[in-house]
Amino acid sequence: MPENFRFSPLLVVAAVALEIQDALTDWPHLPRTSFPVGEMITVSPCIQVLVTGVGAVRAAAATALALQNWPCAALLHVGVGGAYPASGLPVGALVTAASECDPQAGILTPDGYRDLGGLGFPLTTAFPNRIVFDSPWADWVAQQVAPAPRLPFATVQCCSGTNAAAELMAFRAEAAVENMEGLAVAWTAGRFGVPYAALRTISNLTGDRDRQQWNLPAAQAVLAQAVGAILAAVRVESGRDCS
Ligand SMILES: O=C(O)c1cccc(C(=O)CC[C@H]2O[C@@H](n3cnc4c(=O)[nH]cnc43)[C@H](O)[C@@H]2O)c1
Repeated sequence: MPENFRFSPLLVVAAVALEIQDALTDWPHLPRTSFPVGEMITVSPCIQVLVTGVGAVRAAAATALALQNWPCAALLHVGVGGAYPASGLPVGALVTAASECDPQAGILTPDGYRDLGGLGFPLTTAFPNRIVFDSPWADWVAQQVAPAPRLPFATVQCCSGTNAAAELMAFRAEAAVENMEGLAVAWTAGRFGVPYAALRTISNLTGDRDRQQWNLPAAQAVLAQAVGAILAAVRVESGRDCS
């Protein structure tokens, strides 16, 4: 890690409370179940938690408001996600995001789908509908949870509840993991100049809804342990004044 790299103050973002509450057992003063959407919860002077609500719109708005009110050095996005079957990821697997993609933005034409670049509004000059996470912060988070794989993620508004949708989204996004908030939070963080990293556990396989093999408790438990370890490391880096 570069000597001058700081990752606190840290904002930890989740879509719903159950994705973060079990990681906070080392801070017994915190509520265990009450994390109102959009309200910042102070974990320590250097760690705040934000629950955004589900979906890109809620997540972007809540994150923007939070970052405007609480400038921070890094953002950690945590949650559960669906694995595209071709990824081979099992339920309960821990993964970090190498990139985020929006495989539903663009236009459907008689000749097929065109992404944001094809529409004339690419997200960045490098990629039409993708953001790549290669900051020292994202590298550090990936190292903390190694050997968990660092994989391309896709953010959708409409989850892949059929095999055909799962195959199409995985193909378009060249992604392994599906979620509903990642690109929105990453984009917002980028606009505020805040480095972004994402950590998710697989709660289900995408595809035909009655075969999705959900195991939320298992995903929650793995996530809580990984996020707890990262927060403990941030606490150490922050020193006594920030614990
Ligand atoms: O009811 C269903 O069949 C169903 C299928 C997929 C996702 C959901 C959710 O309610 C997702 C809520 C939440 O969890 C993340 N998540 C988890 N698995 C997936 C997925 O397969 N595709 C997209 N998002 C997923 C998501 O980020 C939301 O925050 C219900």
